[in-house]
Amino acid sequence: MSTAVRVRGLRKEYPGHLAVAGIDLDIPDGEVFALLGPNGAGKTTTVEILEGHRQRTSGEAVVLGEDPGTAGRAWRARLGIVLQTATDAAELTVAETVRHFAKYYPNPRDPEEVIDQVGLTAKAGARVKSLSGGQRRRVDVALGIVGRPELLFLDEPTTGFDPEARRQFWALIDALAHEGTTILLTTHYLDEVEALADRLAVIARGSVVAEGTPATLGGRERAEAVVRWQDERGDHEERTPFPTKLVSQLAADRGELAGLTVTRPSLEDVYLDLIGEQP
Ligand SMILES: Nc1ncnc2c1ncn2[C@@H]1O[C@H](COP(=O)(O)OP(=O)(O)OP(=O)(O)O)[C@@H](O)[C@H]1O
Repeated sequence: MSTAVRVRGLRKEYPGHLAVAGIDLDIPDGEVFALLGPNGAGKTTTVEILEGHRQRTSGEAVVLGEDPGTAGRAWRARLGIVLQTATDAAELTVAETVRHFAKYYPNPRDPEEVIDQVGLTAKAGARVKSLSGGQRRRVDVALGIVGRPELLFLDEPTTGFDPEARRQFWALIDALAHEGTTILLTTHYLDEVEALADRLAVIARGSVVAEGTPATLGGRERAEAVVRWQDERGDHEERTPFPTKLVSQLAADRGELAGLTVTRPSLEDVYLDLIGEQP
């Protein structure tokens, strides 16, 4: 399998500020990869360098086989980009806007189908200007996917979405991933990462502080479990690295246990720990 994104020692210095402090990343073809980190961590800067929208100070970057700092129009047509800031709303309708963008690409998706996929069919005839913030964001997503990209960059794509729109968006990303689209996503929503990402990297102060799958980040799967149950004496809670053993002992001694739960740290617990450990 080839690598859609390969980054080594990536650095970006703004005057007086090191925004990206030497990042390594490998994203294989077809993977959904999430970048997570607090405000100002360097996610957008990193993504903009990979999109060819910003020059790096040093380091190596290869995106779909080319250096994003010098790659041309044919390369750009293979990318889909949903920026953090929304597209300027013109006088055009949703359908006109999506059809217009489709013409820039050699092998676009059907604009009507795309409008349907982002849940805007009922608004197809409305001017983009008249839409709500969340609906405009859906237009951004439509414009990001209409060119049938091999690699899709999504910078905080669901900010402003209502819960139903987020679920619909997740289903769309799943469908794109099934078709083989590689996706690089930045988000602040940990449930979004758990729902969508094959792997993620946590960035803090310009550096990758942890990388893994949502289930294993920061040794999450090996962390102590909390076993809770109830009996006639009240609620019980025990921490153990071996919950299976504890539960089978309890079951052998007492039979069925009321209110039994076994929990390990959530992705959010692990994430906050990683961020908190920053000097
Ligand atoms: N054009 C610029 N000139 C100077 N400093 C910048 C510029 N763009 C970003 N920065 C700084 O670089 C750092 C990283 O910013 P970046 O936008 O990459 O963070 P982020 O992780 O995407 O944050 P957020 O989650 O808030 O979007 C921040 O401290 C920011 O203030």
